[in-house]
Amino acid sequence: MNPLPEPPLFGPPPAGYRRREIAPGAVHLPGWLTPEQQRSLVTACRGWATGPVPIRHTRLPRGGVMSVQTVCLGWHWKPYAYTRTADDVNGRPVTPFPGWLADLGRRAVADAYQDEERAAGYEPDAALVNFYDAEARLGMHQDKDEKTLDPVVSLSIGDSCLFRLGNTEHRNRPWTDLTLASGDLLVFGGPSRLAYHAVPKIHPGTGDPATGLAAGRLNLTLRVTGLTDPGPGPATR
Ligand SMILES: O=C(O)CCC(=O)C(=O)O
Ligand SMILES: [Fe+2]
Repeated sequence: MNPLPEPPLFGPPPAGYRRREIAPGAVHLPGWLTPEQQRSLVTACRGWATGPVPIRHTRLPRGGVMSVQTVCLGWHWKPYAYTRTADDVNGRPVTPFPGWLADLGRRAVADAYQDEERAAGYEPDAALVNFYDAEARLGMHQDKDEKTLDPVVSLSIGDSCLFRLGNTEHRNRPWTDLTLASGDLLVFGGPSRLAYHAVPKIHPGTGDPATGLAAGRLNLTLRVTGLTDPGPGPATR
């Protein structure tokens, strides 16, 4: 089932949206998602959160549990690999990656880089949908479990957060702090694709309940895994 209205809801972004290059290859477009798109995405995320693989706090291999809650589309991310089934949750196949979300990702790349050709070749096949309550945090990390260096498209809805974009070498300074608010798009690719990044703080009460999210923050990151399913194997008779 496709819980989202089809285009024209996913038409052009609000007129006069701004672009700001945070670092080479990292572009922030505040308010890129219209209020309608934000509402539609919240509705879609509610559906995905119920399963077949329910949203959960990811367990880390060393025993920790992430404060962020995550549900995946296309490929299931379990630290630190992608699989088609959620073997650390309930073993069920991951929710398919919807075509309309890939279309939205291509529009995001087009607008961030002002490059239609680059956007046309962008084929995201995995998304991590993260929910942050007021206390949730995400530590400095790289998105490096993908086999390609295609850009990551990040969409934020609900409460604002402090987002920290670091360097590609290590978790420490230099970094750039910015606020990601509801409707913001951030694309990080090119020289920033493997930059460390973090969400050190959520700003509770800053979201507009009209999005359908009364509290907390949603973030979707679209990625190109570069993975393919294993074939059926040698024919048997
Ligand atoms: O919530 C965010 O803005 C970033 C999420 C993130 O870095 C991730 O899911 O890998
Ligand atoms: Fe990340």
